[in-house]
Amino acid sequence: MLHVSTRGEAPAIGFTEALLAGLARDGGLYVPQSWPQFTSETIAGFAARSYAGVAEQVVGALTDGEIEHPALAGMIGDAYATFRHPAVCPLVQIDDNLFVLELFHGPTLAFKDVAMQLLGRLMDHVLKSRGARATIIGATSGDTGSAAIEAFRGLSQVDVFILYPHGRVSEVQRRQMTTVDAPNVHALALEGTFDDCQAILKGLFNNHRFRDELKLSGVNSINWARIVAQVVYYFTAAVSLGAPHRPVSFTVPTGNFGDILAGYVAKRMGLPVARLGIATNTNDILARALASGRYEVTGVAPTTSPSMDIQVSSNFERLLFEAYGRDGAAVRQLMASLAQSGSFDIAAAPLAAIRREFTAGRSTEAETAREIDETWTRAGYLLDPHTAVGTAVARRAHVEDPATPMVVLSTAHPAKFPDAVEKASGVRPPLPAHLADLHDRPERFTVLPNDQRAVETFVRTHARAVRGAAA
Ligand SMILES: Cc1ncc(COP(=O)(O)O)c(C=O)c1O
Ligand SMILES: N[C@@H](CCOP(=O)(O)O)C(=O)O
Repeated sequence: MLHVSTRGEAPAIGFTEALLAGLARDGGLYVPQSWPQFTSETIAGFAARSYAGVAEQVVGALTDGEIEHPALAGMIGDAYATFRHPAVCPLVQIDDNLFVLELFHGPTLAFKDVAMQLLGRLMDHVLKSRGARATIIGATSGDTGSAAIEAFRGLSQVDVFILYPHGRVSEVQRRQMTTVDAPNVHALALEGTFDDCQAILKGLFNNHRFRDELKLSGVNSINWARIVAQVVYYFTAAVSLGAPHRPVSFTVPTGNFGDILAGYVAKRMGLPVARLGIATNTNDILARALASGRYEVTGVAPTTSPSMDIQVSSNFERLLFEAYGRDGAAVRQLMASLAQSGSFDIAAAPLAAIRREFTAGRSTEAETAREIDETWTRAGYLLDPHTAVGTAVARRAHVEDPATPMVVLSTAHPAKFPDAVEKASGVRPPLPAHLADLHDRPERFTVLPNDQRAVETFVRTHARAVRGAAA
């Protein structure tokens, strides 16, 4: 199966090439040329399978045999053996027909591990089979970075450079990135916002000379393989609530739009999804865009759900590509307008198409804190602030269709954000045992100005791929 760029100008490539490329050379994002389909019988059969078993089928369909089966099954098995829960991504009921899908049982306590544990193994496998090296660059608002560092640390084929916004991630998130003592890992604190980190990341990929010289690869959700791995848990959750015999709704705490896009992909593959709800914090560009049709970047406000403090939501481009009937020229125009003026207008027909598939809502800081407190008081369940944004928005939507099970993706463990959780609920969640000494570990990071050149210089100086050495 070939993968095409959302901007229509890069050559179509297979899964393995898309995995290594990250961003397409025309600046766009890869998507498969067509969506693989599962019948109702196949989906019903998932009920009898383990998480890894379902992953083998879903990832197998989306990679179309490019990674040979025994190797893929082995990598999937190893990836999910790192999770602390036997179900990998368990469902917990917190109210009538309202569930949270706990995606935080991996090594770094956020949903990013679900994809990153597999992505690290896939990349290592492909690079080793080619005798190649790569320089991985990631931009993070806190969770992608720690998950990537955990997945790639110590690997001989890669160097990892993670850009995070200086002073805008939680202390636990920062320490998860800065206390890893591996020579191939570099935590870079950028003097800017997450959007600045992501803009520099894209700038590095769009500098083709630098990209080729350093053999750049990406681990953000601009990398199609990330989305592929995230599709799996929509199937496992829906099937355990009765799909395909009844539809299930999802609400997703959203920033870069990768996690919810995976739900849309599951739906396109045949999963009966009633509603896909986008939940944002006060950085609500997506909720505003769905309401008005105008996608307009404003300043980013720091919140208690910092991983969602995002305005330029990279995977929304993939949805626009679908909504515009896969017209790469139209997407190029929208993205040019975004780059020039910080905004674009979605035309009437694509906007209607988006509204048919998605709803959107926002949760203010006060609403999020109240949601944490009330869910703790009523259900004895401690939400992290990102998940609380999701459940606050989901409760409003659920009232309109209470008979359909509503699943909120729980994207992080509350212990990643202990200050916000304690302030809201009076309860300070402890870190799990494997991270209990996190606050005693020495930190190592480099502060860099918000300047692409400065990042290029740092990466060129520290990447082993450029020197051809494995030292
Ligand atoms: C804890 C948490 N929740 C939600 C999100 C938003 O997910 P996405 O960027 O895929 O929309 C993120 C960041 O990606 C996150 O780290
Ligand atoms: N919230 C994310 C932002 C990057 O998202 P990604 O899914 O595109 O990697 C983070 O925690 O870094």
